[in-house]
Amino acid sequence: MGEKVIELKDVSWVREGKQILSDIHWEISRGEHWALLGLNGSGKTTLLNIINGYIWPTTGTVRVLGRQFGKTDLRELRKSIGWVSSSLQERIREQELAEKIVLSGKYSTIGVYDDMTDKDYDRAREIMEELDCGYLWGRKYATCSQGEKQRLLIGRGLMGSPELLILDEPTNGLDFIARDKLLASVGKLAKKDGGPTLIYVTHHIEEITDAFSHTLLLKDGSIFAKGKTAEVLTEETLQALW
Ligand SMILES: Nc1ncnc2c1ncn2[C@@H]1O[C@H](COP(=O)(O)OP(=O)(O)OP(=O)(O)O)[C@@H](O)[C@H]1O
Repeated sequence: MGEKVIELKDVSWVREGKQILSDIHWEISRGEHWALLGLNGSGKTTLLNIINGYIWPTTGTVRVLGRQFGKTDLRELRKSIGWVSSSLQERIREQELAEKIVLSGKYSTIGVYDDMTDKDYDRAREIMEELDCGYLWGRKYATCSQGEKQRLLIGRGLMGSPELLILDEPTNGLDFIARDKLLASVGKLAKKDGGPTLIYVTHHIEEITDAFSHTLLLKDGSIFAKGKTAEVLTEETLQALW
C-alpha cells in the first residue's frame, strides 16, 4: 500500500446529544482520488471539518498527510491542504483582479498579495492556463461567470501547492455546460503527475467521473459504502442509498 494521505479510525462526532458521524473508518492512499457522495445533512461538511482540524472528533483518531492530530501543528498542516468551498465565493471582493485571487492562495489569505515574486506571478499564470482560464488575466472578479469564478477559486486552492485538495461542491450554481467544462478541468488535474490528491464532494452522482478512482458514500453520518468507484456505484447500492 502506498503512503497514506488520510487515516480516520473509529471517528464519531456527537453534538447536542445527536450522533452526527458514527464509526468512520476511511483511508486514502497517495495516487487515489476520491469522490464523497451523500445527501444534504449526511455529514460531509462535518467530516471535512474534522479532516481540516476545525472540529475535534468525539472518538477516534485522525491522521492527515502522516501527521497525527493532537501531536501536530494544525496551522502548519493546513498549508498542505487546499479547501475550495462555496462559502469562499462570497468573501472575494468584486473588484479584485482574477490573477490576484489565484495569487492570494499562496498564504490562503483574501486580498493580500504584497510580497509576491515574479515566480509567484508565473505560477499563477501556469495554474490559470491549466484550468483553462488564462484569458481571465486582468479581469475583475465581478465580470466573471459562475464557472470562471469557480476556476479562479480552484486556482487559488492550488497556489500553495497542496498535497491534498478538497473541492466542496464546486459545480454549485453552474449550468450543465459550465459544469462539464469544470469537470474536464478537474479530470485533467487528477491525471497530473505530482498533482494533489483530490477529494471531490458532491450530491450529484453524474459528477463522479472516472477521474475519481474511489468513492465514499455517506448516509446519516455513517459510511454506507466505500471502495473503487466502479464497485461502489452500482445500481443496487445507489437504490439502497437514496
Ligand atoms: N454544530 C452543530 N451542532 C449541531 N448539529 C450540527 C452541527 N453541525 C452540523 N450539524 C448537523 O449535522 C448533520 C450533518 O451536517 P453536515 O453539514 O455535515 O452535512 P452535509 O452532508 O455537509 O450537508 P450539505 O450537503 O447540505 O452541505 C446535519 O443534520 C446538521 O444539522
